[in-house]
Amino acid sequence: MDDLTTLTAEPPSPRFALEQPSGTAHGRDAVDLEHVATDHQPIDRAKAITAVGDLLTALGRDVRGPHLQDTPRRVVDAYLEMLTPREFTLTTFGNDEHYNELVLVRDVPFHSLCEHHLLPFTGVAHVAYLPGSRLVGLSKLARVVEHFARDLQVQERLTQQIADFLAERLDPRGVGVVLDAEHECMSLRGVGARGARTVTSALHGVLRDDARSRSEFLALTGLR
Ligand SMILES: Nc1nc2c(ncn2[C@@H]2O[C@H](COP(=O)(O)OP(=O)(O)OP(=O)(O)O)[C@@H](O)[C@H]2O)c(=O)[nH]1
Ligand SMILES: [Zn+2]
Repeated sequence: MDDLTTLTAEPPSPRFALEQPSGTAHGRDAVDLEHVATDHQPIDRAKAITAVGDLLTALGRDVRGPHLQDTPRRVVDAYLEMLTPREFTLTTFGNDEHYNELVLVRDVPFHSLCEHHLLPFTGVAHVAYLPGSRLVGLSKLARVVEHFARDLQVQERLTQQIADFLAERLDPRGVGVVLDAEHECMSLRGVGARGARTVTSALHGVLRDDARSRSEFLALTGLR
């Protein structure tokens, strides 16, 4: 493993652009940095603004009023903000002390947009891993959640993407992810089930295969 690496990705880049060695001498295999970028298709903001104006007109609204006239731009910029993942650096450290118990970051707030109605679903994520040779910076677990949440999503896929990413990038002995969320499409409209929570989980490695580890993880998330 490279001793110390730097950020290299420039758009358009693959979603997870691997770093290149910087040549910076660091002396030991202590810190590993990986630039995590996005690979979305090109965005036509002007076309999107026109389309939102057309939508409002088709819905019978007069878009010339003082409040509505700039609404198409606001809507597009709001969606772009909610749908554009923030790039970040995945920082890992050598697990020199051989810590081998669960690391769990609980109650990470997140919001995403449901792919069916473009309405928000919001809740908390519980993200855990059993370290192998690397430890990850704790904030990076929350950044991974946010990264995948800033997309049109279904909760099941979002849960799996977070777990798969961590399993692949950290080479841990296990990964566990639980999302607990309320879908506005189920509460603001439709069935009107205000307060109903949807809980999803994705497990890898020991947390999936070993009953005791799985129970410990689920108990710490409040699920068992
Ligand atoms: N599995 C899954 N379903 C979701 C998610 N977000 C929204 N849905 C559901 O997607 C379904 C879409 O069903 P449709 O019958 O096409 O939509 P609809 O007519 O608006 O349905 P109602 O919400 O029941 O009024 C609904 O049951 C939503 O509750 C999600 O993250 N995962
Ligand atoms: Zn929905």
